[in-house]
Amino acid sequence: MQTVVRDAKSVWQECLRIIREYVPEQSFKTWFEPIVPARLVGSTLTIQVPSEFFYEWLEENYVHVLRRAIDHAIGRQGMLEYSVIVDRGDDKKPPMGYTVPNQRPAPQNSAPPAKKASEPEQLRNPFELPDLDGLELTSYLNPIYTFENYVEGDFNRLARSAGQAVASKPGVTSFNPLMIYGGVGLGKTHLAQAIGNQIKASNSGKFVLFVSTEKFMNQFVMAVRNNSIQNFTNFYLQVDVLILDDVQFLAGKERTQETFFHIFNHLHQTGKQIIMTSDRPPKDLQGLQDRLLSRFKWGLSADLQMPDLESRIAIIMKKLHGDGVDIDYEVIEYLAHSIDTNVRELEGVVVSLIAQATLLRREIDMNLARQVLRNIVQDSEREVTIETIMETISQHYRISLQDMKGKSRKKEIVFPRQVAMYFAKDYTDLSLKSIGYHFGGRDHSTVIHAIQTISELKEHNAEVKAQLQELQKNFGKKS
Ligand SMILES: Nc1ncnc2c1ncn2[C@@H]1O[C@H](COP(=O)(O)OP(=O)(O)OP(=O)(O)O)[C@@H](O)[C@H]1O
Repeated sequence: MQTVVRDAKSVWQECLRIIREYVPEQSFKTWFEPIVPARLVGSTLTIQVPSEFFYEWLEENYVHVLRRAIDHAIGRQGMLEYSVIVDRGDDKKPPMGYTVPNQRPAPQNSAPPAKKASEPEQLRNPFELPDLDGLELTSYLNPIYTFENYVEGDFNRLARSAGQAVASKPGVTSFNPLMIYGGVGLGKTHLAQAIGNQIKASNSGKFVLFVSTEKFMNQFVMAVRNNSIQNFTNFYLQVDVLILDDVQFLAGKERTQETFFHIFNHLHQTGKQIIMTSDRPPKDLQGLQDRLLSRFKWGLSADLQMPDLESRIAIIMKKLHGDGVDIDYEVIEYLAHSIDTNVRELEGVVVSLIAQATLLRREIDMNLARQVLRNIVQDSEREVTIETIMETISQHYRISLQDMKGKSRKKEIVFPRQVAMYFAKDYTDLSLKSIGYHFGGRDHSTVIHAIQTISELKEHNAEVKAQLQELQKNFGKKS
């Protein structure tokens, strides 16, 4: 097919022309511009890529595009070879890979990025990102979260045991990545931190990094702004154990996901441990790219449930014990029966109870416990409670509270009900389940649907947006 004698450069130019049609601008810049055409021998084009990782990335993500480009520029007999510039300075030719589409690259056995594990301080903020809040990147771990003070029960047994396995053999078990998921305040962060702390305690040389997804995203945005994405990525590639908290926030953030995917692959392939937390299981993580989700499933996903009564009792006792306080079992049982939202609230009540007893110089007994629980309800009423929201919204739309909680599916009832659910989610800490409960025992998926419906209307319907803004004035600033 090729009658004209051509050189590597012109063939590669032709390839790039095709590739450009299929690949977003940014990816093109990142992954194709650095490639140097090395030689063309017969129908085989050799391209030089900056690293083995780079080669793997191309193989994994752009194999079809490359095949198409080669078909076009050389013909179906065309072959592509890579020449990898490795740190040692010599060339390495991995086997032709693009003829095996979707093949997962073999674990990398060439030198991973240079890192001296025994000198974690050298790893601090190697990229000059202004968003580090003066914190050392190595110390996002909070030593108060340990396995010792993490109560085990049926509600968290799998996650806790998997966490312990990972903590004793990071990167070695098949729980990589380990995904811990569950509702608000159920102990995801505590468990993820406990794993990190234990690894740190037994492997002081390991670079364990706990970072919230929000922080990760902010750092990424800064890196984009400062033109230092490579530094940002390089920094994360040095981590031995990466703990990313609340990955659901990656939803819809395409570029951050792309970079995280890159980091994830590299860490995973080099036997580094990845731990993530999320407020929902991977299958429900909408807005995350399929290729990320499929990788999340490589390891283990373990959920945390609402603790059962016995576990709530154990958590209260642990908390009291930690604070050196001893109270009647009757009171503990009463508290465990009264609070069934999440562990954070349970702890909050215990803390208030101890504080009250100290302030009033009183014994902790049933009376004080009742009083504290009442006060907590009153306190929160001064803020925004689900009741105030439901009342305000029903008055505004002139429907009764019974209708708000009732079964009617009439539009004039459903809409205010959905608005109230939307504000309840926004202004209270209640779980979706509890919100559903207050609206006549509805399912949490109904609440999600309501929130989504109203959020979408807010985006696209100016009238609804104005109504929501008006209503919001009743609730003031969010706490
Ligand atoms: N099993 C447990 N034993 C003892 N304390 C726990 C347990 N689970 C959670 N806690 C405590 O409850 C509080 C809330 O836990 P944590 O912050 O880990 O929840 P979370 O699931 O990460 O919440 P969010 O979804 O809001 O991020 C923390 O103070 C934590 O120490």
